[in-house]
Amino acid sequence: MDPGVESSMEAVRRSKDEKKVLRKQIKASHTLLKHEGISTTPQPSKSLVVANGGLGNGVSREALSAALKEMGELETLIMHPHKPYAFVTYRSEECARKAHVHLNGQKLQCGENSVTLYLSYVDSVTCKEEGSLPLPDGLVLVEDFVSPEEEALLLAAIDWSGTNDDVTAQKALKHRRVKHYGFEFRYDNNNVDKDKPLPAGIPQECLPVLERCLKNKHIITMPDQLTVNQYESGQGIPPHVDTHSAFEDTILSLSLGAQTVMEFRHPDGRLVSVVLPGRSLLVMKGESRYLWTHGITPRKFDMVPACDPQFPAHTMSDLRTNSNLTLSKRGTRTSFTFRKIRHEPCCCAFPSACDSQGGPSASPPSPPSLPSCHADAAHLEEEYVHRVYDAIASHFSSTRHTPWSRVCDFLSSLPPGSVLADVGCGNGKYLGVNPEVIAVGCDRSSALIQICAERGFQVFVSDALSVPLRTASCDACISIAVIHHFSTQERRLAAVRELVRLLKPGGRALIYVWAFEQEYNKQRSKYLKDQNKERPENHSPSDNTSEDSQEPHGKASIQTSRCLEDSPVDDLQCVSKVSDGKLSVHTNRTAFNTQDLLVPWHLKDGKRQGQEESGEGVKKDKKKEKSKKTYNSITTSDCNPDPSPGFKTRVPSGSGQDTSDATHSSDSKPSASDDTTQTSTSTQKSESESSPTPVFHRYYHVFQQGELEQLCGQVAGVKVQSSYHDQGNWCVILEKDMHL
Ligand SMILES: O=C(O)CCC(=O)C(=O)O
Ligand SMILES: [Fe+2]
Ligand SMILES: [Zn+2]
Repeated sequence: MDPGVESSMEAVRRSKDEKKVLRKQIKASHTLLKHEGISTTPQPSKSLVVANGGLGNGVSREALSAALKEMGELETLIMHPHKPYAFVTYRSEECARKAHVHLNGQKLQCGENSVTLYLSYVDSVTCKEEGSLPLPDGLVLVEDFVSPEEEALLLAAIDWSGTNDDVTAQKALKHRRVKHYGFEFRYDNNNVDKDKPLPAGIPQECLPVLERCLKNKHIITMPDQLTVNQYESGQGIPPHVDTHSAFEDTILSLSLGAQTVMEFRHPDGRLVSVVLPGRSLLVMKGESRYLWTHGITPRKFDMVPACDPQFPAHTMSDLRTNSNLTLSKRGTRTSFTFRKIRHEPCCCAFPSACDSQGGPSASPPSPPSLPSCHADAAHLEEEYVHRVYDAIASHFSSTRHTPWSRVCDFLSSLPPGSVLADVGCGNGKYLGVNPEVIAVGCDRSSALIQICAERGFQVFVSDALSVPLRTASCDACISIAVIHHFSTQERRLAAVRELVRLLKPGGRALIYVWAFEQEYNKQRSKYLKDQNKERPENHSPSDNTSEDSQEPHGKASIQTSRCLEDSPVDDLQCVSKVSDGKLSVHTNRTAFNTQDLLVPWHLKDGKRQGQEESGEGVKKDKKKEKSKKTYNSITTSDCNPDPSPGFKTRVPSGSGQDTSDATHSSDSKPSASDDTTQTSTSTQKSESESSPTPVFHRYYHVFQQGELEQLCGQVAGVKVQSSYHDQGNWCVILEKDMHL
């Protein structure tokens, strides 16, 4: 080809590429403005927002910082947790310009993850850093407590070969392996047999360390019990308080090997995440030992404060608000927990958490309150929706199989080739109903999304308030049993708005929410009818609501189509009987007496997500790797900043699923006790005395008649086409205006 022609073609191609980058950059700016309130400016400045370069995109601080530093010296780099963008400020505008020219539209490789960065100038950066939270009272972290040589010596002192199982009570638990010295800690009764010391006492290699602890006044008497826990990446220990009656006040935990993050929770909801570096000593005394739970979330990455000389390193922080974070890959961690056996009942100052003083069963953890601001709402949903769905995902999914018939009717009515988004798709039970449509699903729960991906569906992790799909890209959307998990009216409205945004003009959305009215037109819903499945309180709990319970069953279902005009929308009064501002825990299969409540989920034996993960080991992990790709490829799409973390570093969780829950059969056995041990005061997961089956609580706002229509009526550009009651759910079909 004539070189002249060739070079002009090249020029055309280049300018096409440039245009494409520009288009995407503008789009990214719009998305940032719309979803995050960040305004960009065409005027060059020292600061840039880097769309797609956030922790929420799976980008590590190290990778981004390295790419940015090639363009010049940085003043600050701010990465908020879970956000799909980062802010960088260069020392000079010159460097910022250079970064803008050279990095805009460029791919950044981060592990197996690749993202395309879009950079725009900003006048100011939002630094939401609210400072670190103080450590729980009585908690001390001593870094570099042992030398690398001592560390090696201590690790070598533990023989995991299994030949001395009896002397050290070695156990392979589902989430980790443990060995006990001195006395065995029994996970069945969360206590120790005080008159049955183990043949193996504390290994003598530990003595120099313990003597140093005495000398430094971390302890006043020599411990006589040691538990060695070994965690592989992805493993953890559930939140718990070490049983008061078993051990004296001070508990020492020496961390060896890889670093991890331990979460401390106060019964009032305060959460403090503490980074435990290898070779550090954690000393738990007083309130931190008796009242706060401690636990390690099973995951493969932690979000930790960045170790950058420009930013002082934090050993603890509220990771929700700290913007100076990076990802840290977990490795094998071995901890030595030294404790002193208690021989008298505990008489601590924390009776609510003290088994010697009638608690914790006597006074269960205080339930959360209804949120009064956006941050509280997000926090409540994180704890009482997202974390729960991730924890129960596997069990939950096993109870979700039959698609509801009226949802199927809606799906079947879509013309072939329609694009459908199922926002809050759970285990994907609606994604394959109409094979003629192009269905994509998303959910906040990465565990549920993983299940969908394994089933071959096109899915991605996303919050329902910010779905990374183009405006007007869908012919239809469904939101089945999702919006009732948002805890304020504003957030429920925002969820409807987001669905409508996705619709093409003329597109339709079907929304189902759980109804306050479980008895409608004189007929009780199946949820109530299955009351006899309920068993008395202290028997094996069987009160998960059944999928079938709310399943509309053909003829039996009561379907009363209502028009918006019929609804008593004018004077809806919120039925919120929240005594002392606390949310009440609903008794399953009874009528609702309040609109905002916590619904218990009794986890069936062996069905917790994490248990399966480590139980099946490598095989399962491989499966996961495979499925991860499926959704990463969507979540890391380079067309706009993706608000959903496509990587699985923490436990986010599902924006919810079905209004109905799973039948917990009365013959279910107690769950494996290894990891739900000890005195749990966690508000989230409680062990009952009679059954160690973990109970999780999900937040719901059940809708009153007319409320859903009223909510949708506030969204511009959409009409309620029909609305009806379907076996304990309020349902609407919306249609987006044609002229939009
Ligand atoms: O691994 C750790 O540091 C803590 C272990 C622990 O909490 C326990 O065994 O009770
Ligand atoms: Fe513990
Ligand atoms: Zn006590």
